[in-house]
Amino acid sequence: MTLLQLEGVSVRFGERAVVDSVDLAVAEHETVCVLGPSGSGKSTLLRVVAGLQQVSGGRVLLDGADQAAVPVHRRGVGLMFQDHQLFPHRDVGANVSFGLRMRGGGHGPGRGSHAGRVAELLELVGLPGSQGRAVASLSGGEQQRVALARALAPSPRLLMLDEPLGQLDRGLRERLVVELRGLFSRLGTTVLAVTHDQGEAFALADRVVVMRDGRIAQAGTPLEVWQRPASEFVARFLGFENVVPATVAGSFAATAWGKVPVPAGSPDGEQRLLVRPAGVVLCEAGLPCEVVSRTFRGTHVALLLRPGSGPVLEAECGLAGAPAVGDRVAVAFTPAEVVVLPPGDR
Ligand SMILES: Nc1ncnc2c1ncn2[C@@H]1O[C@H](COP(=O)(O)OP(=O)(O)OP(=O)(O)O)[C@@H](O)[C@H]1O
Repeated sequence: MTLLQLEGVSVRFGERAVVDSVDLAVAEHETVCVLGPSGSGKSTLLRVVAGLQQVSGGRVLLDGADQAAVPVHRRGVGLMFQDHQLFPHRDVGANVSFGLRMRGGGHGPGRGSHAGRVAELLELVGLPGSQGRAVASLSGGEQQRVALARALAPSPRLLMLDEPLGQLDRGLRERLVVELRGLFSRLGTTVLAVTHDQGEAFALADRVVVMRDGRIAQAGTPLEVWQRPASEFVARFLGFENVVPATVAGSFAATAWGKVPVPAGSPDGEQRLLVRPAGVVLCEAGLPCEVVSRTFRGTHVALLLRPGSGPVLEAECGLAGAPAVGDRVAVAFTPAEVVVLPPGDR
């Protein structure tokens, strides 16, 4: 069932549409991550759903009810921002129970059951027994957990996260993302998150929405978006650099790298071609290249290759037998890793 529905939502500041006719539905128990470069309108979209930002057009529906006249504290949504805004002079317990008092309607439970619920929430976020600790004594990751406990405290029907792990170092972020995903699936929380970090979005989301200049450039499961970026913009945003103009005819495309096989059923004519690095394969006879750089990536080696013609190519190869910088190699292309992108949509 759909919990959140945006219908043609626009936000204009002066002449500029920062959010431009966005349609988006989030199902109950679903985690949707909105992803996009800085300034693409992600935070504004969240603020609209929370009721912190007026729309210039369109509607926001929660459980089918138009939220136009519903104030922030009656929407039943939880918010957690990048700078988690904990009260620095209160202890952990007081910060979390503040979240409980935020529960709409004024019929919150009394102090006794507050203490029980605070303990339960701290257990949930992996900080059991930390009620009495000073916020200032916590690490960044621990503070993030307290902020999460506070946001979860009123059992919001929709939890919204704005760059939830933005401040933390990569290792911690990767661990917390896995924890969050587990937590949300256990609790059945519906989540709308925004991030500019694609790794975070892909790890956390059931569905990702890529934004560009206030519009949705692509929406789909992480796998769909990763495998079939809908445009050159999305492909480059995901970090894919092997994109060239191409003339497709049948099962091959003519490119600056020579003939590249394309998936069956690709449209003929002038296109742009993405070759994922996994589809650039070292072989005996093929496009001659020089190895410009070689980076160890744990599971594979990432190579940057300068071909005799055309732009540099990113390739992946196994750890064993990876060529050295300066080596001359030859590459062929695997059609399964080639994506024909619509022309002209950068
Ligand atoms: N109150 C405002 N008045 C005028 N312009 C605004 C206002 N709020 C946001 N903007 C502009 O709207 C654009 C979108 O901002 P928004 O914060 O939604 O982007 P974002 O995708 O979340 O970016 P970031 O990843 O940097 O947070 C930006 O160019 C911003 O400067």
